[in-house]
Amino acid sequence: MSLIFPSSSVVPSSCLNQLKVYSLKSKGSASLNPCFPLVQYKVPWSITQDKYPVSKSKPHRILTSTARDCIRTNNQSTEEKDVSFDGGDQGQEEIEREFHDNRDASVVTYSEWLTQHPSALHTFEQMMKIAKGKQIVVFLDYDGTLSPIVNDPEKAFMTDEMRSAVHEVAECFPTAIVTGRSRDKAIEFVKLKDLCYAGSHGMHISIPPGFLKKYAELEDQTHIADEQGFINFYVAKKFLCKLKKIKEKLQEKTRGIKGAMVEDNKFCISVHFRCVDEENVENVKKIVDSVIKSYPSFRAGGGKKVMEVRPNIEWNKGHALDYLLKTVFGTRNDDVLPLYVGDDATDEDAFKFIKEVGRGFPIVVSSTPKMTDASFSLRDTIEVMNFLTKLTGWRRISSSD
Ligand SMILES: O=P(O)(O)OC[C@H]1O[C@H](O[C@H]2O[C@H](CO)[C@@H](O)[C@H](O)[C@H]2O)[C@H](O)[C@@H](O)[C@@H]1O
Repeated sequence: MSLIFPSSSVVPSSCLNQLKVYSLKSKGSASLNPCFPLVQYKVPWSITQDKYPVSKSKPHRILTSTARDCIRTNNQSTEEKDVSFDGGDQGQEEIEREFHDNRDASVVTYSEWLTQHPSALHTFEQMMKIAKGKQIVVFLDYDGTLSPIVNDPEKAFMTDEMRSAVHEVAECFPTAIVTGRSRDKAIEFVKLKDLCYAGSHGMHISIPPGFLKKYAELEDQTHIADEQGFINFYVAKKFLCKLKKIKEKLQEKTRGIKGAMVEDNKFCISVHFRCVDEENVENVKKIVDSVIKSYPSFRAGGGKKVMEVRPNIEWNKGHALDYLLKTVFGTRNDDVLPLYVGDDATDEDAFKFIKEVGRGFPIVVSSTPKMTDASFSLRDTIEVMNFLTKLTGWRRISSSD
């Protein structure tokens, strides 16, 4: 039996922990037949049914996919069986470690991947050649980009060095933080007022009034700043009431699961399972699925050891970039180059947007090969900081030319 993975199902390997196979008809070994070559990273995988191995191959191709919704067998049936990749609840780090331990001639190594997604530090000069005489607009994701991933989301602090690098960037370029966190939480962590914030995956956009004078050509200048000093744009206010109910249900149902944590991001809710025992991770996911079943106007998506519930509207980080460029940073000008740095699945929407615009610099933060729409890469938050510092240095030199 072969499993067909439609190309639309391909997402970064960070989603592996959600991998589930639908409609496995028999227990025989499944020969995987990926129809999208880019998903083929050779790493160990196995399929299990009711915890018993159905097929195991080490090393073999691992298929990166949001398989929950879209992996189908040939007959396109969607009936779900209790079958999952053994990567299912395996830690991302673990998978990545195995990935590195299983290199052979056909393994996509980090250095091979780098040829497709060159380091933004190493290609800096070429990038800046393109940018010369143009206006770079900087968009920065928060978790995993400005602050390292840690177990406790409340403690994902950025360093003072990073803060000062971001501050300097914001002095040189129009800058926005684009994050899944609530706008307020993002401000609390970043502690900078001279930039825009797009919180809740872009559903709450805050602009310092100074920006409107500096960059925008908004017809409507009558907006009033909030208590934090920002002018706000909301796209999902009408969902707040239901989100509150969903949050309460999620809190109540996950209360008994050690390590599970529900985070209120105002226009979306994160259910964290980074600290949940492996055998309970599936329960957390099932709880999220069962709660949103009663709320068809909401959907759940995945990130790094997190399930995120959000309104089922067509709005993502890419739309936030579009909005900011149109209303604040003046995208009507072809000389505006969006530069986006991010590490997670939701950042892919921003990368896609930049690709569609056809100009700019989508930069993924990753220390391992992964599927991405980004054109450039940085290894980790340290490299992000070095890149930002380089960027401001370049700007200062080039404007004194
Ligand atoms: O868009 P982002 O700024 O990248 O936010 C995405 C989610 O990031 C946070 O969760 C992630 O970071 C945590 C702290 O390092 C980590 O514990 C968690 O496992 C990660 O998924 C944040 O807590 C979520 O609410 C954001 O949606």
